[in-house]
Amino acid sequence: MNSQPGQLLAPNRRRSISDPLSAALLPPPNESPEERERRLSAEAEAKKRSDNIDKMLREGERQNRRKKVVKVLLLGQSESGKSTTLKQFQLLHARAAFQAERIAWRFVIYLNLLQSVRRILEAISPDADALANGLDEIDDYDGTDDAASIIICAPGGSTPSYGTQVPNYESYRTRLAPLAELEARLIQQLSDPEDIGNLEATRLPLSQNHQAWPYNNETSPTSTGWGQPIPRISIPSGSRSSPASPTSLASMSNHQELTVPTTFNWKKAFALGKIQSPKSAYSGGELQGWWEDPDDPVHVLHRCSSIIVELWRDPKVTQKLKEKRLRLEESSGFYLNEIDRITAKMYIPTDDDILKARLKTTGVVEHTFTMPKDNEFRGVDWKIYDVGGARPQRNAWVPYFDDVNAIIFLAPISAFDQVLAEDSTVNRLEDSMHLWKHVVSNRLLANVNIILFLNKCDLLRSKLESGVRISHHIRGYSRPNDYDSVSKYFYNKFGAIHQSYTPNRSRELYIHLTAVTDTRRTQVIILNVRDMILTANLKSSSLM
Ligand SMILES: Nc1nc2c(ncn2[C@@H]2O[C@H](COP(=O)(O)OP(=O)(O)OP(=O)(O)O)[C@@H](O)[C@H]2O)c(=O)[nH]1
Ligand SMILES: [Mg+2]
Repeated sequence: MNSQPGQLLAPNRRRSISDPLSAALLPPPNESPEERERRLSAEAEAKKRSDNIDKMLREGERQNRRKKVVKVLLLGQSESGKSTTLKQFQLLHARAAFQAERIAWRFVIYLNLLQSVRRILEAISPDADALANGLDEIDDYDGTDDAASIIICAPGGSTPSYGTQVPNYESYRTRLAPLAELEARLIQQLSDPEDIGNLEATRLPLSQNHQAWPYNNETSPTSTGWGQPIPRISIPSGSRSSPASPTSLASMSNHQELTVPTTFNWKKAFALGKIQSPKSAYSGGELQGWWEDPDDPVHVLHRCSSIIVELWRDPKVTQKLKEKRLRLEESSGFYLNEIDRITAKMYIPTDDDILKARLKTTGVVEHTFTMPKDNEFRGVDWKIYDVGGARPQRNAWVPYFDDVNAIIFLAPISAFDQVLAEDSTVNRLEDSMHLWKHVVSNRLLANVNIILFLNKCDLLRSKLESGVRISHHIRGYSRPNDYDSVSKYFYNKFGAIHQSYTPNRSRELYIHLTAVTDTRRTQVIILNVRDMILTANLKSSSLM
């Protein structure tokens, strides 16, 4: 062994014989004095960097320990407006992230629009009428327990008359055929490509009753790329009022709404506004925008837009939808009033469009917002959990009850004449009241702040103004049929349930009449609610 300056490390070198890492770090055997100088200086520099990193990590840990976290759970039945409320929080506290996701929402909006067109075609189909005439009306539910007892179904019990025929039905169906392929394609693209073999949420069976879209052998694939039937989706049945049309009930039972698994980051995947089409020559970067990509969905929509407008404005179609009590304006029908804008080639969704876009949540999604530096609650992390509200999803809520600080419960009070998508024998308002009762009586939540949003007040108002009588749906309701009286009635009803069932009589309940798609009003409410929750929770945990 040569005698080199590096031999100063001889004791280590001896130890290194049995230590491969030390052996690897030993200086080269023939190290010159200059090389040694450079090595020692590099080692000193590396040590300094490593010490700095250690210091930063220790500081980070200290800060984390100091960090105040307030946890809020959004609860309520499916379509009550939980995810929309979360979007309002994002608009307030994470504007940049909201902006970054803007283009990705284009695909959901297109899909919502296609759902609306599909529902119209289904409603005006002569086959649907034939089927309806062969079925008994499902109209005899009479609630028996507490919350349910106020709900009754529409009086009468006679089968609604679906007299209007739409002579242009076949013509619409044929001319709108390209939308069928587009719908299947969009569903595929919104499904997790990593999860193709296990598509729980997006496995959408083909309707067996009738096909609104005119698939034919030439133009329409019969299976998706991975050998499943082409998935079909439907507008949420929330847009359908009770007494439900037997036709829609029958066909709805074979439809499911599109959901995207929480594991799939579709917003990131679509952030550039491109679809991931294998056929597309557009691989990003070369073109100015998606509108130059011939495979982008906008082109099919753009070509069909005038036919969609014609369909939506056809008086016979309007009459038919009315007869069938299909209120598309309560869900994605919103986009039908804006066809030219939505199907424009360079369409970029507005905040309002995104707030109205519907994508069902599965599982529980956590979002963290940090309070701005100029706020008195700076440094507080605000964790919001958005849950799936459909019945099969509700078991996932309970584990979050343990350490939650506040609950925002949403009850869509416009839904007094609607039924659940997952169980067409259950009135939506009745379901909301049951859920509310369970939440307010839960002992795990006895000390949790509860805020109630009586939501969809805009829809309640327009429904009442269009002549829907609340006394036809709620037994014993004898007040005027105007918005103020009805909303006050619900306000008192939900408040009384809390009073009767809460395990903590001193808990204050905060009730707001909301329309969470209305940004201006909702943000004022959210700011109030946010500060109230933060004050209450930080005080009680002596963190202020
Ligand atoms: N007009 C109107 N539409 C609303 C309101 N709140 C929510 N919506 C719409 O109702 C639909 C359903 O809202 P979501 O926020 O997705 O419902 P959710 O509670 O998250 O439903 P799940 O994810 O299935 O549990 C969306 O299209 C919303 O834009 C409201 O106050 N007024
Ligand atoms: Mg949701």
